[in-house]
Amino acid sequence: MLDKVLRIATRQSPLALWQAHYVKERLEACHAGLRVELVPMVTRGDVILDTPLAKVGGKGLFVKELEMALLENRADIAVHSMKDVPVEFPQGLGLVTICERDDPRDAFVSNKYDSLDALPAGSVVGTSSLRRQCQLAARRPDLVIRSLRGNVGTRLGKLDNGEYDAIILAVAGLKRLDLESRIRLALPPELSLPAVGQGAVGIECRLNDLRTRDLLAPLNHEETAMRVKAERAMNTRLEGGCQVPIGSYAELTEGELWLRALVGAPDGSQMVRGERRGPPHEAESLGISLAEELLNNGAREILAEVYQGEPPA
Ligand SMILES: NCc1[nH]cc(CCC(=O)O)c1CC(=O)O
Repeated sequence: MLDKVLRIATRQSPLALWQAHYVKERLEACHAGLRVELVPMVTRGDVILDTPLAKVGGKGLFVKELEMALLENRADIAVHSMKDVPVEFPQGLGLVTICERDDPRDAFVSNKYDSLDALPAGSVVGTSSLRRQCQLAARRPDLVIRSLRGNVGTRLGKLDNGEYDAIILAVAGLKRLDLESRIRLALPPELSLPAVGQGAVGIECRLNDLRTRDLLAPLNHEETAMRVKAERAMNTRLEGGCQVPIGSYAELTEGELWLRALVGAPDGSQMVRGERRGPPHEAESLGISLAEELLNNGAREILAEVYQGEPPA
C-alpha cells in the first residue's frame, strides 16, 4: 500500500543517518505495516567545511535543503538534532515531535589528559562552538582554543593526528556513533552549560499533513518537550539567527522546571548567568523572562558585539 510509506529527508553524516534510522525504527515498531524510507540529501553546510559556521550563515545551513524537500513533497519528515534547528520555520512547516533526550552534556576528549584541569598551560583545545569556547576560556584563560569543524569522525581524526591536545564534543553524538569510549570526562552543566536542545532529536513535518502527525505522535516525549521548550524560548528571545555564545539548559525535577542560561563573550572575558524555577506549563514564559534578565545584566552588549563581527544571515 503506497500510503503506508513515510519518507525521511536526512543529511548523510553518520550522526544524521543514525538519527534517521532511529526514528525509522521507532516508527516501524509503533505502526505495524508502515514502511519508512530514507531520502538522503546534501546540504550547503555539508559542502562548506573550512569556514567557521558563524561566518557562513550559521546553523540554518544544515536544514534548508531538508525543508525544501518537505515543501516540495519529496519527503514527509525531517529529523534534526534539536541543537541545530533554527528558531523559525518556513511557512507551513513546524516541529511537531521531540524524542526522549539522551545525555545532554559536553564531553572532554583527549588522548593525553583526563580532564580540563589536567591540561598544562598552552595546551591546544579544539572547538568551533562559541558557547564551548567562552566557557573554556573563562575557566582556563591559559589554553589556546582553535577552530575545529567537520563531522564527529573528522574531528576525532584531527585530535588523533596531533593537531589538538583535547577537543570538546557532545556526549550524545559520541554515544550514537558507538564512540563513547573516547570520552575522558562528561562535563557537568556547571562546567559547560549545554546548548539549547543538546542531546534531543526533533522531527519536522508539513503542519497540514495530519496523517504524518498522527504517525509521529507516539514518539513525542513530553518531559523532553517541556525542557526544550524552555531552552528554546530563552534562546529565541536572545538570538539573531547565527551561531552565538549562549548556553541554555533545563531540567525537570519533582515536577518543577529548572532553567539555567548563560551568555558570554567568545574570549571568556565576560559571562552573564541566570536561572529560573517554575511549573512546566510556564516553560515559555520562564525562558523569556530569563532571557530578559540576562539582556539587562549585560548580555545585550555582549551579543551586539558578537553580531557586529559576524552579522546574522
Ligand atoms: N554541531 C553538530 C552536532 N549537532 C548535534 C551533535 C551531537 C548530538 C546532539 O547534541 O544531539 C553535534 C556534534 C557535537 O556537537 O559534538
